Amino acid sequence: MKFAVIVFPGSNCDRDMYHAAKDVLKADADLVWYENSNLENYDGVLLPGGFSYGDYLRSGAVASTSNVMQQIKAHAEKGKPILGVCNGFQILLEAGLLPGAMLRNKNLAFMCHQEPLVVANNQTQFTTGYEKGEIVRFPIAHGEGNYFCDEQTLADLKANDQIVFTYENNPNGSVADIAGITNKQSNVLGMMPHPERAVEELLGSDDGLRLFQSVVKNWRESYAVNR
Ligand SMILES: NC(=O)CC[C@H](N)C(=O)O
Repeated sequence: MKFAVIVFPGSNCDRDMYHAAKDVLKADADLVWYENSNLENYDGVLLPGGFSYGDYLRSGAVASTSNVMQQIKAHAEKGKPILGVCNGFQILLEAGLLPGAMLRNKNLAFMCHQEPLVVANNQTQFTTGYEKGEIVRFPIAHGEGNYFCDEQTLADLKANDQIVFTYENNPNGSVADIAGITNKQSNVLGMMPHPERAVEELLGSDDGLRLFQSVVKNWRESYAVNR
């Protein structure tokens, strides 16, 4: 399985994502500069965190209009796994691949620390390696992680089991404690906490590794079955 880690001007978690995929998970992975990207030969797309275009207008807004997003949308429609972390999640929201929007954290401060999360749905290709209701520890590092959506959208997210991670102690004011959601087809996951920064005990937690392992395991199984 081969991953593309998309790099925008201002991405700053791209190396962490690449390290998690390549060195720890031992999958094939490339850092792919957004401008000269051809994603045809990639099975999965990883949108890393950072401050793409300096968070100009709104975080993720400028990157979401870039040409590479058309290819990412096509991948999403084909059912390929797309993971957006932090700024990657913000870009997916701005691109309309996921519903809702991000507001500034309720305390208006940038927060950077480890948070306990609840695995709310372990039936996605990203989370089969976890138990439902399991508490996992991932770092957060954001100023705009206060997830917001209207009541109808929230009802839809709940009805379709699209809420994948929730915060145990909601640090940023997110609606329904939401830390991560998928699209309806559950092949696009956006989350504010950083699984790629929790892949080795040395980093304070290795709870994030199972997320990447789940993607590879499920991809291999479906690839083997579909061949
Ligand atoms: N680590 C990140 O991706 C930061 C996300 C974003 N630009 C924010 O501060 O809200």
